[in-house]
Amino acid sequence: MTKGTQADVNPDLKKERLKCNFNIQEVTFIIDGGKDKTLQRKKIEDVALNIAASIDEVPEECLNLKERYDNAVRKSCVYSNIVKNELLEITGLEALGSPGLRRTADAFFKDVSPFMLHLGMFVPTIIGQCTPEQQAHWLPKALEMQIIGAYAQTELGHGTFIRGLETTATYDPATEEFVLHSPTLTSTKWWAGGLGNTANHCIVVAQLYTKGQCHGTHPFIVPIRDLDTHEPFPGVKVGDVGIRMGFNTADNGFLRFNQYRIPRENMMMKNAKVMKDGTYVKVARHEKLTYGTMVFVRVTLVMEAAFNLAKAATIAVRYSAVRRQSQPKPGEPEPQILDYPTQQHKLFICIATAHALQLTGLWLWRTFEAVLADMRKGDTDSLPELHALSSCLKAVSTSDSAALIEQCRFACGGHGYMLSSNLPLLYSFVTATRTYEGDYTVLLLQTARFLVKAWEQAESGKVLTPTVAYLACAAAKEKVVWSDSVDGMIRSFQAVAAGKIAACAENIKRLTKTGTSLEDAWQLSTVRLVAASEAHCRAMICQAYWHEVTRLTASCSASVKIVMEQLATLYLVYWALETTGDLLRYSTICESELNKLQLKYEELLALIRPNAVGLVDAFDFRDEILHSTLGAYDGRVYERLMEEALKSPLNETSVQSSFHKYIRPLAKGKL
Ligand SMILES: CCCCCCCC/C=C\CCCC(=O)SCCNC(=O)CCNC(=O)[C@H](O)C(C)(C)COP(=O)(O)OP(=O)(O)OC[C@H]1O[C@@H](n2cnc3c(N)ncnc32)[C@H](O)[C@@H]1OP(=O)(O)O
Ligand SMILES: Cc1cc2nc3c(=O)[nH]c(=O)nc-3n(C[C@H](O)[C@H](O)[C@H](O)COP(=O)(O)OP(=O)(O)OC[C@H]3O[C@@H](n4cnc5c(N)ncnc54)[C@H](O)[C@@H]3O)c2cc1C
Repeated sequence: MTKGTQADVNPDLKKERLKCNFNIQEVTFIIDGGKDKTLQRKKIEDVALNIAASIDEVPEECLNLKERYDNAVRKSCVYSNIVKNELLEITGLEALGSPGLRRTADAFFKDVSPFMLHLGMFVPTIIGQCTPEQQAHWLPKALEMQIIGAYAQTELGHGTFIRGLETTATYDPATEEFVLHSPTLTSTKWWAGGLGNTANHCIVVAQLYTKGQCHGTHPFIVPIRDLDTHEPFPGVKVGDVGIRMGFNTADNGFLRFNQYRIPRENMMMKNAKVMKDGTYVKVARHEKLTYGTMVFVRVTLVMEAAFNLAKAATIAVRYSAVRRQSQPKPGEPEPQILDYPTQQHKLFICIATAHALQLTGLWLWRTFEAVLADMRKGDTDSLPELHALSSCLKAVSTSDSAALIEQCRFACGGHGYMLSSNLPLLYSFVTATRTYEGDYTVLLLQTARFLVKAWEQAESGKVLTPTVAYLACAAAKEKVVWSDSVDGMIRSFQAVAAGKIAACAENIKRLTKTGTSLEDAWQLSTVRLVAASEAHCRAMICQAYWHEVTRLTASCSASVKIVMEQLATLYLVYWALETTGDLLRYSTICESELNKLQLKYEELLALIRPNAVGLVDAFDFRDEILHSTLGAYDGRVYERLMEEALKSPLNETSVQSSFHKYIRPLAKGKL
């Protein structure tokens, strides 16, 4: 944060900070994943943010599309040099995935860097899909930025259904090359970030043909532009996909091939190989290991959802402490809008959800690393559970984050609609995460496949994997008695999930018994399967969040433990109240207990209220990262709104030329 002098800080915010009754830094350490992580992040910020402070001469939003792109490339090059020459020295290669890097990138780009997919997917795919020899060839070039890459999987005709991709890579043993081809309009690669004008290399996912046989989709590294002239190579047609809701500096591109040849060695051969004579050799022990980059990105997106929501919550809570509106008690001053329980209802769930997703995201990351370690030893048994976990957590976290960021904008009234609040840009960026890297519904249905199988195992008394172990109680017909203790609520959420999964399995069984095919029975059950998957995911987040809070606050000060537990309890009670219909159906909760729960919720809002500003301060966002007139640390909201308004190109002259060209002639009847 940029603290300035105390005298500059809005007096209401100053009072809020005095009210805070816990040690903010302790909470920051928990959110970052430990004190060492916080210190490293701050070190990275100190290096990068000095430069970022003066990187934009004109506000990004005042530039036209082409200028914005050029400016984003300029800044990406400056930023890459900082990463390469200074930041990687602080942490080594692991800095690529560090929160410090993610945060400092936001100081440079209000929208998105056209290099984001280079580090976000191109480099991870080289690491995940190449043999050690291929990595030795490609990785140094990519890290040194001698080559810039994109990840082109999605096509105009298919994004979700990867097996339906149409781009072909046909092996020619005579020249030991693959021939890439786009046989139809719908086979055009579409959407890849950085592809339109920036990248000179691209990972292309294509149907592999050798010896006349198709072996399904495989990834290839494809040079698409000359490294010196940047002209596309003959046989390659590449360009920008057009203006988007957000991501307009991300350079999302299209790509077509006309019988374009690449060397055999450019097939990424960790999981499957094509030998010189064209023989296809499967190396991987699991069919879906070529989908590995997607699993990796889905895992990282859970913390990405938390990070963006934390930014929005910081903006909206600080603004709500500064903003005063209405007069509920005659003769008394207008209250801070943060004092309205309805405002607290809108905002405290945002803080709690940011915590829930961050702590669940850290737990998921550790699970991912454990599965990777197993796979290095050749054991892929835990992959289906990781796929099910990462799919539903990606879906629910991105969806919750987008919805709650929009709620933060609503909470800021008219000023939230200003671009300078940064809430509109944040929303347009985050709402895309619900779609990319696997659409919400599609991913929940992937988890549902796992859940229905797990239910069948539970029914037949088999041992279940940890995240679905709770199904055993439901299969044994154990009744869950409602209790508003934390454990009681978690058990009830699990009972809801189990009840919904069981109902899906029963429905599928009923339909197939009466002659419906399994595929049709599945389709006819998908509305409830999505709901079952959501319920499972919510129960899992509640359990992981509470477990992590208990674990991480065990050695904290009492006041930190209290406030962290209040937030986690608020999250559980909020979701119990949001899903009362389900609880009435699948637990023993009754009307009087629901009333008690509502009171508990309102009490929690009041308990959290004095610490609200302290809690968002604990996210520790510096102003250079928040980019918000409403959310700056000093709360000088009105001054900043005015300063930004004066920067508008429409305020450069007191009279616009359009007045003389159109309005005056119209008024004089001369148009
Ligand atoms: C640091 C900064 C953070 C930001 C990071 C960068 C941000 C970048 C910004 C933008 C990036 C955007 C990039 C993209 O969008 S790239 C394109 C992503 N595309 C997708 O995600 C497509 C989604 N579709 C799929 O994943 C699949 O097609 C599918 C829906 C899973 C279906 O696949 P398929 O038809 O092959 O499989 P089936 O449904 O028949 O299932 C068969 C069995 O396979 C199992 N399965 C499927 N996927 C996986 C997997 N990944 N891992 C393990 N197992 C998998 C599935 O469960 C089935 O198993 P079963 O036992 O039930 O038979
Ligand atoms: C900003 C952005 C950046 C992107 N970057 C990249 C990138 O760098 N590289 C890349 O390769 N791709 C990228 N993508 C593409 C992205 O991965 C796909 O858009 C995404 O996977 C969804 O696929 P789709 O567009 O084909 O949607 P569709 O699958 O056509 O979805 C349309 C609707 O159909 C529904 N639907 C589809 N299949 C099913 C089913 N089986 N059952 C039930 N409902 C179904 C969906 O739920 C959705 O409601 C990007 C997309 C965006 C928006």
